Amino acid sequence: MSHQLIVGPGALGRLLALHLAGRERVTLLGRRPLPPRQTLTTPTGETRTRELPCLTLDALDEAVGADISAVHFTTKAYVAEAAFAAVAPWLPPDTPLVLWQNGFGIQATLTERWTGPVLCATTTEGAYLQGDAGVVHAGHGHTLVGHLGGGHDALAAAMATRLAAAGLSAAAVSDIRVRLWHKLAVNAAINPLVARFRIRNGQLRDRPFRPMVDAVLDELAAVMAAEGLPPPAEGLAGLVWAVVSGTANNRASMLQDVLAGRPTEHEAILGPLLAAGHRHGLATPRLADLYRHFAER
Ligand SMILES: NC(=O)C1=CN([C@@H]2O[C@H](COP(=O)(O)OP(=O)(O)OC[C@H]3O[C@@H](n4cnc5c(N)ncnc54)[C@H](OP(=O)(O)O)[C@@H]3O)[C@@H](O)[C@H]2O)C=CC1
Ligand SMILES: CC(C)(CO)C(=O)C(=O)O
Repeated sequence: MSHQLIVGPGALGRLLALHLAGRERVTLLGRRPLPPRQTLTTPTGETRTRELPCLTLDALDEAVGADISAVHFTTKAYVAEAAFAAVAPWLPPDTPLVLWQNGFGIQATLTERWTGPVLCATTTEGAYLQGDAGVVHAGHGHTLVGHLGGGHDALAAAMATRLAAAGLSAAAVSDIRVRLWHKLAVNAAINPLVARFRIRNGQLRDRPFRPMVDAVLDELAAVMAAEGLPPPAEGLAGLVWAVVSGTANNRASMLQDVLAGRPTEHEAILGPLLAAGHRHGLATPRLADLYRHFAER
């Protein structure tokens, strides 16, 4: 039976674990102990409780590592590299990794650094924590998975099949880099503004916020074009406004982080855009201003 290790037992990690656990061995790995009885509340309000092994990083050794079929990293982007550094020494060098972070940074770093295959996943599933023993699946989404270099098709297809069999809609793609950038652009257009002004996503449609989104969209479109990234089928603005409407009542993840006094993922989301703008000699004053706001928090 395959054994999936999920590093980062937060909202997304527990959502994944509680779906996969019915079909295969799953272990959660975090930096502090969690109760083994974990409850998933589904989008329709039903609850499912399972016993899941929840290890802490100090329990890792070669014996644990040798038994693992794939490692999913579901930490926030800003700790993914540290989590990888703690886990990697105990893994056989060909162990597949799956990176679930938003943004674009850790994906390229670990694809280059890890000796085995690294898949990247981008998901529109929505989940939030309910204490240390529960997770709420707020809304169904879709997950895309693939290798940054476009290879490892069979591995990506098998991972998508495994997720879909566990009840999480998923597909393998050969252009995950483009897909990650599309999600990054959506996150960059919504998250920093709603977190800065402490508003729900839907309020971006109204004044004074709408022109701010339009100005950010202009910078995003210019950076993506300069990077040679094709726009999404509905156009970047079309996608962003559709997500704003579809999530109108949401408090976006960056706003939730701000309200809870946690660090934000601004580096992973805005950092690559600023770097790309700089590489191509493009002015990105709105993105730079938003970055500064969160960097100085
Ligand atoms: N939640 C969602 O619906 C979605 C999330 N994402 C992305 O997924 C990623 C994870 O998000 P989310 O699950 O919401 O975040 P959470 O903060 O809920 O979970 C992160 C988890 O990582 C743990 N952690 C922190 N440092 C380490 C470490 N060094 N080693 C192991 N575990 C560690 C945290 O533990 P502790 O409790 O001790 O801090 C926590 O359990 C983010 O990049 C996010 O943008 C993408 C789409 C949807
Ligand atoms: C798309 C968006 C902004 C929806 O809230 C999101 O992914 C987030 O909250 O991080």
